[in-house]
Amino acid sequence: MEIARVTMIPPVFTLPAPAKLNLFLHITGRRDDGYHNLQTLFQLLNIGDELDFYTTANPEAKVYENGLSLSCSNPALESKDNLVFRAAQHLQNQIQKNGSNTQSISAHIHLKKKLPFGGGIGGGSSDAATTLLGLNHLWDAKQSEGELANIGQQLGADIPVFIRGKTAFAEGIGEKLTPVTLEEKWYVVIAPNCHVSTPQIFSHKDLTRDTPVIKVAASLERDTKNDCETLVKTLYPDVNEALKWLSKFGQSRMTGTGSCVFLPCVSEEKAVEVLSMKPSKFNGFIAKGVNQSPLHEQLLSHYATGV
Ligand SMILES: C[C@](O)(CO)[C@H](O)COP(=O)(O)OP(=O)(O)OC[C@H]1O[C@@H](n2ccc(N)nc2=O)[C@H](O)[C@@H]1O
Ligand SMILES: Nc1ncnc2c1ncn2[C@@H]1O[C@H](COP(=O)(O)OP(=O)(O)OP(=O)(O)O)[C@@H](O)[C@H]1O
Repeated sequence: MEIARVTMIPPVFTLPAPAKLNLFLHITGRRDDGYHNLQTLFQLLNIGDELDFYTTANPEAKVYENGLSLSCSNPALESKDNLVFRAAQHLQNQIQKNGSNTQSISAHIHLKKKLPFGGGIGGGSSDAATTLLGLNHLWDAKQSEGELANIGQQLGADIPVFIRGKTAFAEGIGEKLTPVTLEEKWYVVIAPNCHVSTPQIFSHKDLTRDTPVIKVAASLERDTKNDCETLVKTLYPDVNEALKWLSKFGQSRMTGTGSCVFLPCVSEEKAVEVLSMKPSKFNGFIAKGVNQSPLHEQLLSHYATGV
């Protein structure tokens, strides 16, 4: 009964969870806790997953606990490990700890998964950020962006940039953010048919970890690289092949720890043209780089209209 009731009711709102590219990724050292200090340029994209928010949890859902439930268009991701569910639990705990708003603290979230996962384009991290911002809005929890970014950081190094919602230069483990305004280019993104494990790459003995620290301004001007690329190409031949193919059209690079690779293009037409030549063995898409997250654009209009 409950399933029917929840699925028939329209969501209170639907929010995007945009993807990102790491335009470069320098690893500058390793911390005592095993995490790495890095410098990276996060480019937000205009496409991503989508999350539907409902005020009532669904106890019949495969993923349900303590007034929170999750469903997903990809059943493989319907688990309590999903970053959406974990982010919701963290926010719920935080609010209960603060002792505020103890009444309306239930929710069901439906995740419409569109991005490839294990692709270095931030899918899970962005879903978690959208969950935190969306539930903060749904529950009127009044947590600041800084508080939400702190909760997010406990779940993943890539989450704070999606909470802040601005294309940014990042340092630390990825949480120290300096927003930058970039030319909004189009990108061809190729997703090889493999998932790369981020912990595997960061713990590998052959990873380059000694790139000199640079200044934010220099990062926009000088030669940069992705320190994970050589290693990932060796371990994952599909990534090597995808990069080789895309590099025929211009300077191409891997994002994050892979597996996706990307090519900046001067126009949407050029990006469409390159994508149309893609061998069928790869998946791929085109996206526009944006300086402000589509999530934040939408939240601003929600607040403005009170919807
Ligand atoms: C490679 C990037 O995608 C670049 O944006 C991120 O640094 C990875 O961010 P993420 O997927 O949110 O990473 P987390 O879920 O926090 O960590 C996954 C694993 O990557 C390693 N990790 C991650 C980030 C970082 N700065 N140093 C690390 O060593 C850690 O071993 C950790 O166990
Ligand atoms: N909401 C989610 N979407 C995708 N994967 C998730 C999600 N929640 C948990 N995961 C798990 O996280 C793993 C990594 O997926 P994700 O898409 O976040 O990686 P990624 O693109 O490499 O991310 P990043 O660029 O942040 O390193 C998946 O294999 C999956 O098991």
